[in-house]
Amino acid sequence: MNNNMNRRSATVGLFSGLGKVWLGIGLISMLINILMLTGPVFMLQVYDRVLASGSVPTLVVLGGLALGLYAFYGLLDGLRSRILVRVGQYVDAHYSGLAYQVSTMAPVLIGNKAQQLRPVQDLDAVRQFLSGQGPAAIFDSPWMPFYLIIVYVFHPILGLVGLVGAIIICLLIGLNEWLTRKPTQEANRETGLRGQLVETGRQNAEAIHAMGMIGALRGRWEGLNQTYLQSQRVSSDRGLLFSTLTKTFRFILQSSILGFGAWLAIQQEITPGIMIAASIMISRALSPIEVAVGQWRAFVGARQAYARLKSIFGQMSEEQEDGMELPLPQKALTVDALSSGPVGLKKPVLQGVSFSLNAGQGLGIIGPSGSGKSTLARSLVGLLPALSGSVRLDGAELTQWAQDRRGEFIGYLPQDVQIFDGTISENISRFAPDASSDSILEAARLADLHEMITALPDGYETRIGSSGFALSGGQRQRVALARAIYGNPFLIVLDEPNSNLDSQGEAALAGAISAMKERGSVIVIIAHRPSALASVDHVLCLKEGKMQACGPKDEVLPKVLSPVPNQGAA
Ligand SMILES: Nc1ncnc2c1ncn2[C@@H]1O[C@H](COP(=O)(O)OP(=O)(O)OP(=O)(O)O)[C@@H](O)[C@H]1O
Repeated sequence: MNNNMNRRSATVGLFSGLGKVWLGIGLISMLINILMLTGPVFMLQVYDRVLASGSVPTLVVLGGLALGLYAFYGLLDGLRSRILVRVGQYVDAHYSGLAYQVSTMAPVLIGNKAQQLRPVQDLDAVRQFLSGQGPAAIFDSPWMPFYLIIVYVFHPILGLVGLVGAIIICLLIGLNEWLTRKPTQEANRETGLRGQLVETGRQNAEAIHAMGMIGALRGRWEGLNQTYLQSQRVSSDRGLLFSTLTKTFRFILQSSILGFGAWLAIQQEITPGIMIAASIMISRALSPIEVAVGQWRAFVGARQAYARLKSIFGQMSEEQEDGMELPLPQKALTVDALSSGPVGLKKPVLQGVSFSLNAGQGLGIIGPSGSGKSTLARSLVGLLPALSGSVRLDGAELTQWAQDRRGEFIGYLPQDVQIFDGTISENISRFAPDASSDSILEAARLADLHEMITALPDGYETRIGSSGFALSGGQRQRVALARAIYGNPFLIVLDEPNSNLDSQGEAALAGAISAMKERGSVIVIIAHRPSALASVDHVLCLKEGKMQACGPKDEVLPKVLSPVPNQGAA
């Protein structure tokens, strides 16, 4: 339920619902900026009143007053920082689950474009920016005119000098933004590519070391890192240049105000107190801008991260509309003129596929490599959206069920079997917190795994995956089969479930399929080897994403296998 809620609000924006908090921070910033007048007013009074009158009691009273106001300022400044840190934490806590979900789902939904996306890191960037000095400076910057007006009231010439200074500093900021945006974007893209190379290196460690690929990959890494460092350097150099320029200019401006002030004081147009107060005020007006320039790279990075998050959250929520509490399907799978494939391709991989299966029926999908078999499998289980046509269970499109509920009636064994870091029972029960031992045992028995598991020292509690016991390829495939049939799902899609199985494993697979059919499941098997088709009644042959033939197995297999030997399931 939370996920659905998150999805809905994500389309509005990461910060939606925080309006009152921003208002609160705005009010605190107003008080902070008014309290910042303490310094200039104190100096004004000291120069023009205390020094002129020589009254120590006045100095003591003024000093006490200033002390109290500064303490109040410190309190508010600390409070504002704490609130901003909590806003960052709130946004992170609220969206980290969704960011994780998106980073897991994006490769399936948007294919290669997902390589550039790092939603979890993007969320970190937004949180870190909110916890830094940047946001406070952003809230303080609009107060610049307030200080300039006061300085103008002191004397128009001082106000004009301040205004010219402020305009120059704003121009510097604009230039900074213009020159930093692109290298920051590039540095981010290269961070993604570096992460990807590390990840693929880990996943293919055996192939890399066995075939001596490390030298070539290291060279590739160093090249990538070089480009990354180059973008980082350009971005940092420009950021630092502007930081120094702004700081230096602020000093010049402050001294200019003092210079003009002294000249006006000599002309007896203003008092020395006003001269000092105006200088402090200009310094105060421009200091948030100076902080903003220093933080600009972080700001640009966070802003780009925010834009990426907003776009991908929106895209994902369009793909996954919230579902209804429909009853679980029991009768039929109907695929009607289905065209689908990863989002963003010029042409759908799969075009105009239609078939239907009733409860208890099994369909084998065959076809040459790249013909779209796995794409069809992914579309059937709702991983890829139907670009046109439909996939229906008992007459309702898959998207009508909430995504979290689909697992109750879908079992899927992907071509590339992934086992999670966890115990065997957790892997079989899909990490369901309330999984019953009976259903785990039932799935393991159906996949003929029970004896193998009980022979392990910790049995079903044996930890497997990246930090645990290493299963063989065939064992992994059978654990994944047990996971697919766990909970007796209505629709079971197995993508080359026998690629790593020996004859005993194949017999177990055939037994599991027959048992699941008897229980009323609809089974779809993608197969290269005819042995996996033993327990299906229908066959669909795909070629270049289109249906070449579909119908009862005994009719279709002779037709598609005889004229073109060595193709598809042959
Ligand atoms: N994310 C993606 N981005 C771009 N093209 C893709 C993507 N996924 C699949 N394709 C393309 O779609 C076509 C069908 O791929 P699919 O994996 O469905 O084939 P297949 O029939 O399962 O092949 P195999 O038997 O070798 O597993 C291929 O040409 C592939 O290049």
